[in-house]
Amino acid sequence: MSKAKGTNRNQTAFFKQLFWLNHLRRQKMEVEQVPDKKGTLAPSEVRTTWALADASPTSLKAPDDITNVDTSGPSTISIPEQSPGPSSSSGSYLSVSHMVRQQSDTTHNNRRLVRSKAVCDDRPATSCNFVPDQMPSGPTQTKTVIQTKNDSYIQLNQYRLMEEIGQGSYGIVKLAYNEKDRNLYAMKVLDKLKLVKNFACFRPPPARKNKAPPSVLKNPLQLVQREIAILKKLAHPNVVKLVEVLDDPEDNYLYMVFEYVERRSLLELPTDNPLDEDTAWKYFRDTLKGLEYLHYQKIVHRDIKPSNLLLSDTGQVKIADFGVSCEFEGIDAFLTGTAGTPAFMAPEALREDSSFYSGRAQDIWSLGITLYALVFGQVPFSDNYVIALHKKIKNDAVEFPVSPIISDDLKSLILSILKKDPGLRIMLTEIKTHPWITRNGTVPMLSEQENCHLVTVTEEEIQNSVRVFCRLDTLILVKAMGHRKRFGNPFRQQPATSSLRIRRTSSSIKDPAFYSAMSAASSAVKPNLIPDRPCNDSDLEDSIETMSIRNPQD
Ligand SMILES: Nc1ncnc2c1ncn2[C@@H]1O[C@H](COP(=O)(O)OP(=O)(O)OP(=O)(O)O)[C@@H](O)[C@H]1O
Repeated sequence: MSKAKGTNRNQTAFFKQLFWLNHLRRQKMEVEQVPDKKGTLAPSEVRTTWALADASPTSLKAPDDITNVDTSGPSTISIPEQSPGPSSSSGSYLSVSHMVRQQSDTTHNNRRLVRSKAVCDDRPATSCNFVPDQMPSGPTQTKTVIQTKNDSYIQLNQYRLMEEIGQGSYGIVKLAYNEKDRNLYAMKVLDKLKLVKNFACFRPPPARKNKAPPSVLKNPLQLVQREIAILKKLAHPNVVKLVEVLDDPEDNYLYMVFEYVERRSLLELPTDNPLDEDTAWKYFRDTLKGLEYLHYQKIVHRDIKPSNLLLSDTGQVKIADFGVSCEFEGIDAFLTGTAGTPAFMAPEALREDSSFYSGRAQDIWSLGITLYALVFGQVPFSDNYVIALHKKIKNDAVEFPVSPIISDDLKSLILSILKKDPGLRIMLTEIKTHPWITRNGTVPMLSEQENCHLVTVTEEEIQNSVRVFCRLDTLILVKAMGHRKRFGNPFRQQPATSSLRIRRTSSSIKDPAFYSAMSAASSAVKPNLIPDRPCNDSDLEDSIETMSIRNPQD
């Protein structure tokens, strides 16, 4: 019996190997070698001088909470000085916190003090919606940035800059208040000159015989442009949304405006307070959905880790930071070189022979390290020296700390993800059906179809649909049908014992019962509407606005 099981396992492994190999052969080999931007990380001492005290999560929710207004808010945009820092080349010394690329160690304290005059000045008497729920379908590209200063804040076009909320390798992230829609956004401020200057620190590796051809290194500015191009395509509840890019050729800075994800990073590593298994389960499922969507959109993230998973106020995880991501053609990205965070890199990415490895399998490995880190508060492989770390990742077995105690199902999932051989590693579709993920089949995940085929409606499509359906009742009916993915009349009253005859008599959309059911079902129909009259433009706009197509996961 166990022999049969073993043979079975070997066969599966063989077919997986074959699967990856086949792809390697079939694909047009697209070499993607990205300089390890982590190599430019400033040492932690430099970074901590930039650390800003943080606010408690509750203080981030609403402007009404802002009681202490400090008018000494930021008056200049300050970008941290970044030294080239330790490179990830052989033997360089890295602190453990660099290995897992900590965010600056910001502790919750007095961010609310710096927060804002900017908001309060503009605060309407009643409400101020901080959750950008009406995102445009794609980010706006703005070529002119008008900067104005007043006593308490800097303003860039409609955005009032507030306190710093994070730091990345290439710039800082500031909270920004949009006076047009009165929402908060996270604005990544990048110094273009510094990006290009830092590029001088990168040296392309020398060409080696019989090895994968060295690719053209992209400079950091190009990497940012690629990040923008990738983000433009994405619209998923578990992926952070890029709303606008301010890139004035006259301005030394480039600004990327993202939806503001209130609770920010899921976890900072290492921590003595990891997540309990239930919470990790919820967040991990969200991350899986986001990653499935990315792979479906032919994007490998390459830097999945807890600090790149942001947590919204509603407890939804959003994948962020596409700085080293890349798009691929065909069914997988075939990568060489290292990019991403050392402790999260897959063993195959660390091979010395520069051979190609699968981008999807790399993301899955990082997902496994992330899952481990969520429940244990630390990564399974760590070392102060890059070479030693690489060795551990490649050779050491995964060990589980004595505490906290985790379930056997979770252990089995972690072990199947952290298989050194990418051919034996569990695949995303298999993770989705793993007993720990589905709680033994009782909580299945959405199918790829449901998760990835999200309905997106462009302005143009809305306009066109308005022209096609000139009657309000027809429009509403068709929209409702589309929403339910059924052709039947969703507003028809169906008694439990409905016969064909009853159905026929109530099938007319002019049936008064239809309208009463409809108005109960949807607030889109104004009470004083006369449904039978041809509708005018404003009726249609109202109905579309309030009946916006919802994401099935919301
Ligand atoms: N949309 C957002 N909403 C809220 N906070 C954010 C948002 N984007 C980034 N942050 C905060 O800013 C920090 C820095 O983000 P950023 O993406 O610039 O860099 P990073 O992921 O830390 O590093 P790197 O760019 O070096 O990979 C994040 O860790 C997070 O705390």
